[in-house]
Amino acid sequence: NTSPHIPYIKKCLSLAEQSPPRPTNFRVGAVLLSRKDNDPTFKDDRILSTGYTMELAGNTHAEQCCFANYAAVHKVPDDQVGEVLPVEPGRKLIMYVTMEPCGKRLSGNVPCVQRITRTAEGGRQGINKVYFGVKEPGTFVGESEGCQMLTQAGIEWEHVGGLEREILTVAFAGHENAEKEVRVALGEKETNVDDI
Ligand SMILES: Nc1nc(=O)c(N)c(NC[C@H](O)[C@H](O)[C@H](O)COP(=O)(O)O)[nH]1
Ligand SMILES: [Zn+2]
Repeated sequence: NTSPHIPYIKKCLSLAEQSPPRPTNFRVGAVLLSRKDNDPTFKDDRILSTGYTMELAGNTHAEQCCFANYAAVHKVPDDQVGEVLPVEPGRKLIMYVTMEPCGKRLSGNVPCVQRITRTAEGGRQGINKVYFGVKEPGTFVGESEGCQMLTQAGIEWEHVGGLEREILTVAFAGHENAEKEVRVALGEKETNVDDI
């Protein structure tokens, strides 16, 4: 009996596989949906948008594309996506991502945690919870802060285990020594430096 979140993480993984491999980021997939409260089988879920890394022009992240795609359909600029996300009593906005949303980006672009928290501005419900399949590996920003930043913003998050190897293999595909980076990321705690 697998967790009911697994099919959504798998959907995000198939999105991530469409991302062009690059050594300078991770290939990630994201799904935004509306979920009815107290609906344990998720049968009333409504998919609102999807996105994957570099789906849209420029150095774009999966979560960023997911929001931008929704904003485009509703004819508002990306930074006003919060205005057009549905606010429905008895339903919550949920995001699934293969990887923990970024709290910092080497490029200096707006991190996805900030894009997520902004959806709750102006007294709107915004994103209620984020589910992800792996924590961000230390490759670019060291110890990831996405989760703490979500907590600080009052947004729940949960790691859905079970697909780490698949998610990391896709994420690292464009990197120089991808297999080694996956092994390190999987065993991050046990692997000591001189093994890398
Ligand atoms: N959650 C997440 N979704 C993505 O689509 C993606 N590419 C990353 N990647 C996180 C990583 O920390 C950044 O990719 C590097 O920090 C480089 O920063 P840029 O991507 O160039 O802004 N993380
Ligand atoms: Zn990001």
